[in-house]
Amino acid sequence: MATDILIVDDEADIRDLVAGILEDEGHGARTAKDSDTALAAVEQRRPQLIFLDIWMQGSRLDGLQLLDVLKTAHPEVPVVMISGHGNIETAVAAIRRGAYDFIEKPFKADRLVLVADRALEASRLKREVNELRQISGTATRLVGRSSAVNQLRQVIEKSAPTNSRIMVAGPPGAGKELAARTIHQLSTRSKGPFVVVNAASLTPETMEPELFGVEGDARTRKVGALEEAHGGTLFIDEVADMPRETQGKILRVLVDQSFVRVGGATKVHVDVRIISSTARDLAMEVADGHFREDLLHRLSVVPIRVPALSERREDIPELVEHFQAQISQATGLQRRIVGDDAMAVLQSHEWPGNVRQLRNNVERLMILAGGEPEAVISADMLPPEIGALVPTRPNGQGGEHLMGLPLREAREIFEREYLVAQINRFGGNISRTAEFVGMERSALHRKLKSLGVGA
Ligand SMILES: Nc1ncnc2c1ncn2[C@@H]1O[C@H](COP(=O)(O)OP(=O)(O)OP(=O)(O)O)[C@@H](O)[C@H]1O
Repeated sequence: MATDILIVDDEADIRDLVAGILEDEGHGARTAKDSDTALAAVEQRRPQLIFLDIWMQGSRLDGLQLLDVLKTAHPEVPVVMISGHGNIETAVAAIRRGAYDFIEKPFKADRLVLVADRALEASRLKREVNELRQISGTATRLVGRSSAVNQLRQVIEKSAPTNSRIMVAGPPGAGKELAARTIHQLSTRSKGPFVVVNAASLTPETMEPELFGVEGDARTRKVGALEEAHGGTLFIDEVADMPRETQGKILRVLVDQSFVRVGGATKVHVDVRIISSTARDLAMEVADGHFREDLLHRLSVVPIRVPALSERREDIPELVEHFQAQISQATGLQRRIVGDDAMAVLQSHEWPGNVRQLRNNVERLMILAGGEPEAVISADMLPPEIGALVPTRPNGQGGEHLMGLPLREAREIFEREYLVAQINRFGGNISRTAEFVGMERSALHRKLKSLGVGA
């Protein structure tokens, strides 16, 4: 994807010169001769960088006034001023008003290219920092060595470099967004933005302004997620929650890569790869008439499934380590040793909230372990609901994971989950657990040992 750079100058020679130099470097360049044409060009599509002449003859707004308008409406787009010989002071004033840098006429091609590259790099870094802030605490590394995660990794690696639209399915908190981010990072668009829209958190009224943006004056104008994602990836989380009317509009975007802002009339062309996610069965949503079948086909060119944490329990110790390192770095909390008993409970729990729930529990355990340098996390520090078989099941019934297993194996798993749940219920107190389940304390110990639960 070529970068989109706008050059605003009243002199045709300068416009062509700057555009030519930038195009030779592989950038895309558009030009405008005055403030109104420039604003129209920005309206049509937001560029990634603007070169702006300070003095423009026959322009409604001069360079500095236009800079103010641009910085109010699109503060994230870097602006480099083109200054005539002798108005360095104005150029410096422009920097104080938000310009990124300036070049002085007559300029050398090298200097122009250098400034453009620096401005683009600075804005990319700024965007990355913002993204990292937004997702602070989320990893961008897919942890796990289970065959389920290895398979996922393979599909991601194969599909990332293509431009295909991808549908990531999987239960809540299992890592769908992380999978989408990984795809973006491994794609040719990795230098472009990764923009997230969560359809579940938006109402039908807020959804379209969020996606398509709003046409208006400098105060009411809003850049939508599609435009924001130009040159990069748009991740639509919980796509099944998108109202049917918006589904039709998105379908049109997919067909001709353009859309119209809310309250606007002109078409905005964008180059965006769409990755969507769903925790629901979309085929069912289609059958129920909630989701358009044609849209599903177009969004799901490559379907990817992220497994539930309970399908890859062997990854839990590594995930716990990974989250401890991450949390410790972000908060300064000390890393802890997780005792075998606690790890056994963590590995046998169902985790309806999947990896996110595990991460939250690791954080909680690190806090609870307190300031003791030697503190080891033991099973009795786990919250009562961890390990409890029945109440944590989303449908309140449980036991589905035992279906299809031979009786002996199912009984063993069930006993382990049941006993761990009871131990947790009694805060790790073995005597009270033994009393409750009707066993001698020593018999319970032996039983737990035979089930591989350290107690
Ligand atoms: N394999 C993994 N390795 C490391 N971290 C992971 C992994 N899977 C998930 N996570 C972390 O777990 C948390 C939840 O993941 P994510 O937000 O990607 O899930 P999701 O399926 O998109 O959730 P939701 O259904 O709520 O949208 C994040 O902090 C993410 O970084």
